Amino acid sequence: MAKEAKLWGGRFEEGVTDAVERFTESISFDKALYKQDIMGSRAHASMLAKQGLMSVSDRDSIIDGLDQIEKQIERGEFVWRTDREDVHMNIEATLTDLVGEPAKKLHTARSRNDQVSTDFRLWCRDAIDTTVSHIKQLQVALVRLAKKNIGVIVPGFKQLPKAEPVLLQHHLLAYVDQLELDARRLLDCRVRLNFCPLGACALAGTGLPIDRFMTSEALGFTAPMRNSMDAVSDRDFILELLSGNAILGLHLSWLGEEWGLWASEESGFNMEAACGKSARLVGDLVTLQVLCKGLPLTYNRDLQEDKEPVFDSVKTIIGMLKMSADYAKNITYNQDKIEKDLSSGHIDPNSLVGRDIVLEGLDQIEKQIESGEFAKDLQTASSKNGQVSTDFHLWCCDATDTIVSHIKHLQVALVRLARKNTGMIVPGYTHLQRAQPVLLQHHILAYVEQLERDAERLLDCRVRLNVMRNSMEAVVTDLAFTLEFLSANSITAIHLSRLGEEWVLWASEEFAFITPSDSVSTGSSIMPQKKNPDPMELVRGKSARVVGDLIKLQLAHNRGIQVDKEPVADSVKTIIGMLEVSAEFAQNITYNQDRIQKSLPAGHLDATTLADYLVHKAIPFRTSHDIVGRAVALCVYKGCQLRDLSLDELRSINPVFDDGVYDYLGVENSIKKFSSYGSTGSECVAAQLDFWSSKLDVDN
Ligand SMILES: N/C(=N\CCC[C@H](N)C(=O)O)N[C@@H](CC(=O)O)C(=O)O
Repeated sequence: MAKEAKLWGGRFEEGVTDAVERFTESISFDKALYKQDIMGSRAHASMLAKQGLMSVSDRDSIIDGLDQIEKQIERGEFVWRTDREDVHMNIEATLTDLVGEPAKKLHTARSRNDQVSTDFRLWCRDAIDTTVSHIKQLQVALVRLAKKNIGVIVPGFKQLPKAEPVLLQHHLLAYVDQLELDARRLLDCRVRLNFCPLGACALAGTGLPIDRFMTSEALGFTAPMRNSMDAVSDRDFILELLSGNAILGLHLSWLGEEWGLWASEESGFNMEAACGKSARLVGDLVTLQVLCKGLPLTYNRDLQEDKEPVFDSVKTIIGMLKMSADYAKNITYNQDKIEKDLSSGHIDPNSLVGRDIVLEGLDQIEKQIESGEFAKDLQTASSKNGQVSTDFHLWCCDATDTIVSHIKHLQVALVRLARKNTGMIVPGYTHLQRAQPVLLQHHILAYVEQLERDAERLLDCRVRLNVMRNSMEAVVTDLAFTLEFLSANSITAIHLSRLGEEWVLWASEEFAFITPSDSVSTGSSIMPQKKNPDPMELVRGKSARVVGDLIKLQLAHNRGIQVDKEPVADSVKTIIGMLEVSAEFAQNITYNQDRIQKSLPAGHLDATTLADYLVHKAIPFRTSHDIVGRAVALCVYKGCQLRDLSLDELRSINPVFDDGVYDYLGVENSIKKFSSYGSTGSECVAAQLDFWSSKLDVDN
């Protein structure tokens, strides 16, 4: 097949080499997102038409074309092309082949950066719903298994030696409770991920009059994301989903381990495979943690690597849940063998009060699981019984509160830093290349958003810490809690490592965008001139340690619970130190306005605004992109900026240009245009700043 021009045409003279094409493609795996991509495009086209950015007939052609593409894909007739790189460009380019000109308008006020994040959130939301429904099926299977085994007493094991007699029903219900908390963990992640990035565009938002609330609602999101830079950077939802799956996988591996040990000879199931697969889930989580650590804001191509670990994790966990439910439905407890066994090991079955009493209410529990009431009951049980007051639980509750208060302290320091720098424009980067101008305040507030999710995550985790209904579960829940707690710390640490990366970079002579004061800098023992941003390098470095603490605990899960204390204490101490020093840094850096100002002309930051100008002139976005690409190529040739091109030069590229174009050129003009919700224009940012100042009570 002949190579076609890439969608970014304009300023490029040659195509990529075959090796680069093979290495950078993602179509081989991200085609799994086709449904979500098409849903997003339908919603986007409908919104563009409602806002007058395309005609109703263009919208209808687009939606018709998308319907045809969806059918072709589902019939296996769609031709996926590696030279079209990914699912987004494959679908858009095929749509153009199918319906022509109208398709060129679909990418108006959208980039692949907000598109991929929207698609993947939709995919993960479905994945969570499917996983939770499989969790319920397993819970129901376990309750039914419990109902089949009235009065059976089994030895309760603590590590391996037998400890006390327990009703088998009690034993099985411990797993049902664990699974309930696993489901809640995933559902909390669902709440946090259900915000819509679409319309955040590449990073700065847009000046085109889009309605982000309309697309958000059409796609079933709670609201559009508040800060466009955060919208295209954020992958917390993936880290959280993978960590939820890893904890759930751990529980299933315990169940598998137990059934493997207790297995009857005639069983044809392979629960060992379920145990082994839990290691994959930990591996998938670690991949994402390594991927995200130290990434600068906003979109970086590294993020393309987030898909396969998530696909693997979700497929694995669903397989494990199904296998466990099948097992539960087909298992028989051999009462004779168990009774004989009870007579050894110095445990007295008669000491079990109520040996003949059936655990009441199993029918009710089954119904509650199916209706979702079970979780509420779990909540009530916790408040009725009071908090579980083991020392470690109380210590962890305190630690959570302390970390949350340090998060707030850093948020306040960042909001104050933003307030000190009203009106300052900085380059916004994607792929660490200059992309669009943004207000520094907007940029800083992206970190405040991340930290807010961090605090919420910790508080959700704290709620689970207080839930304990079943005594057998109580002794193992510590571990699930600590894993969740350390996962939450790891996500915060990854955020801080991103902030650290940025400040270290910006403090370098090459950037010189910030000057840290002496009070937060260190020197060199040999080079007298040096002033190093060590504290933030260490923040970046220590994030690895917080992730390491989590891994230690994940690996230690079979060795008894005692091993959790040291990694937890280390994680808490490290994260508090990181938060503290980041807040100090925020209070002791100066943004170098002159240096930043001088750097702004480089990189054609106003190019997207110019493309939007052409959209206002009714030129389809894809054509506008190409025209601006050619204007940029001319600037590169002449060594000038877009605003230095004369009207004649611009008209030589396309006659549509008029004098009004100069209102769109230059970073100051460009910034003023970014006025849609969540964008970097001054009114949008002022609204964000007011929101945070009042939420964090910054004036007091
Ligand atoms: N290359 C890029 N985004 C690719 C996102 C899709 C990618 N296949 C992925 O899965 O992450 N970003 C461009 C914007 C764009 O291509 O829309 C940029 O920021 O310069």
